[in-house]
Amino acid sequence: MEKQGKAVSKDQLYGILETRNIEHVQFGLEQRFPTWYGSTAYFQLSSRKLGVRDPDGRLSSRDLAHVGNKSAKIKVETQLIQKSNDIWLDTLYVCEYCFKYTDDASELQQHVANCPHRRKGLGRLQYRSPDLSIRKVHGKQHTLFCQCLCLFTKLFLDNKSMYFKVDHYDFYIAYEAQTNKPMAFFSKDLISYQKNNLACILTLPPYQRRGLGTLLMEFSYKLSIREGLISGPELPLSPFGLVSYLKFWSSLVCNQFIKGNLSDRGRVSLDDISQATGMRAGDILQTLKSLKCLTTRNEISLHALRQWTKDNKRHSGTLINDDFMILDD
Ligand SMILES: CC(=O)SCCNC(=O)CCNC(=O)[C@H](O)C(C)(C)COP(=O)(O)OP(=O)(O)OC[C@H]1O[C@@H](n2cnc3c(N)ncnc32)[C@H](O)[C@@H]1OP(=O)(O)O
Repeated sequence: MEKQGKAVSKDQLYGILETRNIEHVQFGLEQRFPTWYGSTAYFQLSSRKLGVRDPDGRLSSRDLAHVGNKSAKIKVETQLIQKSNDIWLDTLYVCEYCFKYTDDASELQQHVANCPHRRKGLGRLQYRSPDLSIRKVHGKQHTLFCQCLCLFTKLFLDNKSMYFKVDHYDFYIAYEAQTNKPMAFFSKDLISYQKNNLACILTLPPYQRRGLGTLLMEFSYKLSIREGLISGPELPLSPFGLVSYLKFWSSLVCNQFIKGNLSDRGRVSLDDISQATGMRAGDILQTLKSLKCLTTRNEISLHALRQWTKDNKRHSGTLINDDFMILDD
């Protein structure tokens, strides 16, 4: 499996590419799906071969290995998949436990059988429900794992540009309880001047639209509220980030007005809403606009909030159960 070396060029650090350059990801032995965005960061730019130089300066690339296609199991939003003739690699083989990668199918097979991450997830347990656990992994301590996770994320997030400098980030990873497979994660910048509660979030394609993104967003607010912060995610949000956050923020706001601390108030200020939800003023305003609940006299129409709750029953409750929280520090 490829290892990330320390001697990487600035171009490779950013990895931005207009079009997709890897066609598919073979994720573990079972899952295969198309990428959404391109990334140069997996490659040596001069040869377009997989791999960066290892710390001793040795190249760790291999010739492209093609294997028989398994039918794609995952349906991804097709509008996101740009058509491109400039494919550098047909299939990137990625370990679904540790995110190490190769262009050789047999190498992945050998690796998965022995991957040490199969038995136990990294980091400290923060949350454990019958279905999933959330573990906190320090970028500084588990550098290679976090770098590989960030490289993988770039294939599904256009404006992502942090892969190698993971020292100042914590990664909160949601693992499936039965299989111990990572399903989703968010990163948190430990020296965020804006005091963001989340830097980047990804639900791995096979696990999307099951509520995991919402669950992690809720968890990130639990953490920032516990720190006494009014907070929110790093901006700008991606299109999917925006649609998911607006759903989540709408449920936070509606719940507070309908059955929470704001339900018996005649007048509320933005600050009151911030205190009740843990949300920043800008995010609250954006949410109120998207809920179309502001009247011309700048009053909030409770009718509009009740209607939203009725139309979005699936989003009216909380997903994190406080009894399952195991926060350490
Ligand atoms: C600060 C930042 O990091 S911004 C970057 C955000 N990350 C990305 O864009 C990476 C790629 N995208 C993803 O990983 C995922 O789409 C995420 C993390 C944004 C959402 O994760 P998911 O686990 O799929 O979210 P979840 O299942 O909780 O969906 C919540 C709601 O968001 C909306 N939503 C999420 N994905 C979609 C989609 N593909 N199409 C339309 N609506 C969507 C829906 O309203 C959904 O609720 P519903 O399923 O009841 O209709």
